[in-house]
Amino acid sequence: MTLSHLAAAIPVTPAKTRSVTRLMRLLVHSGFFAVAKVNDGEEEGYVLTDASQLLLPDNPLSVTPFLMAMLDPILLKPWHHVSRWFGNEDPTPFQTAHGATFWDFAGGQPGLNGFFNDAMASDARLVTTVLVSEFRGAFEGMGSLVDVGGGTGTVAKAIAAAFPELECTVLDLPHVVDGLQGEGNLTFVGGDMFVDIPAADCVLLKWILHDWNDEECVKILKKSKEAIQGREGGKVMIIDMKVENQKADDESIETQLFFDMLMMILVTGRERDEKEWAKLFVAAGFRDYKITPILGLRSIIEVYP
Ligand SMILES: C[S@@+](CC[C@H](N)C(=O)[O-])C[C@H]1O[C@@H](n2cnc3c(N)ncnc32)[C@H](O)[C@@H]1O
Repeated sequence: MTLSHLAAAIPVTPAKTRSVTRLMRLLVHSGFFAVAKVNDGEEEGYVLTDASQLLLPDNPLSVTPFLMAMLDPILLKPWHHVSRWFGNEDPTPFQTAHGATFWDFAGGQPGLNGFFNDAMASDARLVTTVLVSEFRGAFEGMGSLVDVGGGTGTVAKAIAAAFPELECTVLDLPHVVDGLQGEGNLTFVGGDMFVDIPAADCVLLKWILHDWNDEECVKILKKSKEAIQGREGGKVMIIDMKVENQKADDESIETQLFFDMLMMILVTGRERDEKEWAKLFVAAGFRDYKITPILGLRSIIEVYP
């Protein structure tokens, strides 16, 4: 795409052409576009990079809903309240900005509930591609799975389709699963994971524990342990970040630190390193765990009672 193509796609007045060039200079520097020869090498233009491919709305693995959610004014407002929050007793800057926890506020705001669930679904599509291809072995021999905090069911639907013998349940808050219909081997249940998790051979916790502080995580893990109690080969499968303390490149460290801040700003959680994960498992009474890295910074952690 040359600058004239860009100008044809987006209305740009002649006076703003230089501003577009300045913007593109930044986007090239930050890796969202690259400069290359286009039109059979006759002109110089802009081409998409791996990062910008993931932002195309028609890319099935597009992460645009996640990005747009993080840039929504409701989620940006708490960042402006960090200094007030440092001096008060609120659990999160989100609470200082909006007067409620993230989950309670989302329950009363269909707009936020909708775009947040879409954001989660976009990440879930990305992770699911790995889960049902490279990680198939982890589900073999299992008769049932409950996806705790499974949102609108993107992960569970893909697992249910890939493993027709596996009975899959999505547990999430009533305002998230209201009106969602399961079919075949997929069921939706409204409830509270701190109160009860339906019994299953495998409890899946994807992007759940990083939302909560250590005490809350131990409660969720204990409820998960109850759910798999007495099941032959029963396990808890966590998909979350494992922070690397050393050897990570600068961009990975920056991403981890930003995700950790996001958890501090919106919810009571944090990103954890292996020692911090292990401490939670011991506190909840688990015997062993195995960590498998996926998609760069994420890991699948299988935890055994
Ligand atoms: C960060 S999202 C992750 C969604 C999904 N697992 C994924 O990765 O795409 C956290 C989910 O936990 C759910 N949740 C929060 N509190 C809950 C509770 N007490 N019981 C059940 N689900 C809860 C939220 O509604 C939300 O869908």
